[in-house]
Amino acid sequence: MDRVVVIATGGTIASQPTTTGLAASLRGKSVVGALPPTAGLRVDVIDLCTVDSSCLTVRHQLDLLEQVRVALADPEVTGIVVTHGTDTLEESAFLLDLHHDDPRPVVLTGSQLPLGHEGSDAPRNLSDAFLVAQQARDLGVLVVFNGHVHAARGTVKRHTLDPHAFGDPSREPLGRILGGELLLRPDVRHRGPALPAPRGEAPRVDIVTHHSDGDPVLLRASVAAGARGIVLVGAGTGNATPEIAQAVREATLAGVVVAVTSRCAAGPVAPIYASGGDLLAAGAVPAGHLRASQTRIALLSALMHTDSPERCRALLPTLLGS
Ligand SMILES: NC(=O)C[C@H](N)C(=O)O
Repeated sequence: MDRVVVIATGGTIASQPTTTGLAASLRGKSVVGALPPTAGLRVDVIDLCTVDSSCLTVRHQLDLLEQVRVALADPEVTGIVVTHGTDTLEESAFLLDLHHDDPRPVVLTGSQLPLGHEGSDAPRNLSDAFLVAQQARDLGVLVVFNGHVHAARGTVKRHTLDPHAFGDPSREPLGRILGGELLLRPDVRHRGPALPAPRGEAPRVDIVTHHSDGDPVLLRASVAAGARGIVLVGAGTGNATPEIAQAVREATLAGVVVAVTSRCAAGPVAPIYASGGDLLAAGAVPAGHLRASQTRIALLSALMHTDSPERCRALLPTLLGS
């Protein structure tokens, strides 16, 4: 018999109406109980938290990582399903993926409409997630949503409301679920790095976005607030002003690791303009194809892996895939 462990964290899939809007309130058993039992499948449910994912903290995410590690320590477990709010799902998924070293999958899913709401996408997403948790192997951490299977790396929430909410703006999905069948692209394999379980307190890692007329005030404020890492969201190919490049240089000299990504929806950081090259010359690490939310997770993971800014900077390209 297959055995899937569900780790419930909240999100719309666990939400009910309140006077000010939807709020996560259902426990994992009620979420999973919305599906009819599947023959030959045992489901165990762990309630990690019941929050809207916009309110998730790094502590929740590290607890999730630990729960996954504990669940996978049981060889009888076939796979894991994490029910999660969509707002920050891409962050938790990538944190898990950067530490995942097991052929069995961890599948994150959620919904855009609550369970019980007319036309809710929750039942389908959940049953698809179970199917993938039972069948996928060597694919790392996956996001299953609206009939599509996505690699955690690179996948972001692309639409605030549409049920087709997730995708990698630079890559095709790994596969689809059609008529209850998992159809994967041939030759897809998880090749990400697997960091050891992080220890200790998570450092502060901020995201600062550049825009026209932008100045280095927020970047310097982040350093002053004690950030050990900063994700600079540059314009276009990863560009900003000479004043910001100067602030990046100062931050780097102060031992803060800066990574630079782009405000654009898709495409890599590419230092083809001096306004981007200056940032790299000042010490910033280019984030490849990753967007700000996952660049921050890579930076956070690297900083939890080593205390040394130099070693962190050397490790980052592997984690970023750049
Ligand atoms: N669709 C959702 O799950 C959105 C919700 N705000 C959450 O992230 O928890």
